[in-house]
Amino acid sequence: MLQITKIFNFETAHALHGYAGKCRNLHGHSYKLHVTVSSKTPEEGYLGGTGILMDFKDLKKLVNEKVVDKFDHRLILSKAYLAANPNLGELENLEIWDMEPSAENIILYIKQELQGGFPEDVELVKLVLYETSDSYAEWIK
Ligand SMILES: Nc1nc2c(c(=O)[nH]1)N=C([C@H](O)[C@H](O)COP(=O)(O)OP(=O)(O)OP(=O)(O)O)CN2
Ligand SMILES: [Zn+2]
Repeated sequence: MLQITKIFNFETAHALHGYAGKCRNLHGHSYKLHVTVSSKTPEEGYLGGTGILMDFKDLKKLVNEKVVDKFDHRLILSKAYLAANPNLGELENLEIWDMEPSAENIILYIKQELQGGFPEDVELVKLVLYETSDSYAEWIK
């Protein structure tokens, strides 16, 4: 299968409510996101026209609008975390989620944000989200 990938970076703070370890406290990550798309039409030896599956520039614009701009320099906390720490509720860069902002839940959120936003013949097939240099979540269609 032919596919293309673009890599994005964003800085986001979070905490995991109920986590039995240091990640229950507020902290941040330099997230690295790999977004991979494929053509719905099987390729036949070569791509006609301009020879591109989807313009990297268009992929960049879409992911920046739908994901990076929403996460970069934001603080994500669950309703459960805020119920236990109500003093944080007034912060201007706070995003409040129903679920805990684990790498797993962030990647599922990103999948939902991106799916449906691609040109008709293009589909999202893989996301990889690095939370640290050696910890990542992966979604594969
Ligand atoms: N399955 C998951 N486990 C953990 C998540 C997560 O989102 N999904 N998140 C955390 C923490 O938020 C944070 O990412 C710490 O992760 P970790 O890989 O443990 O980070 P470090 O490498 O910096 O930790 P060391 O103590 O230095 O090993 C925890 N788990
Ligand atoms: Zn973390």
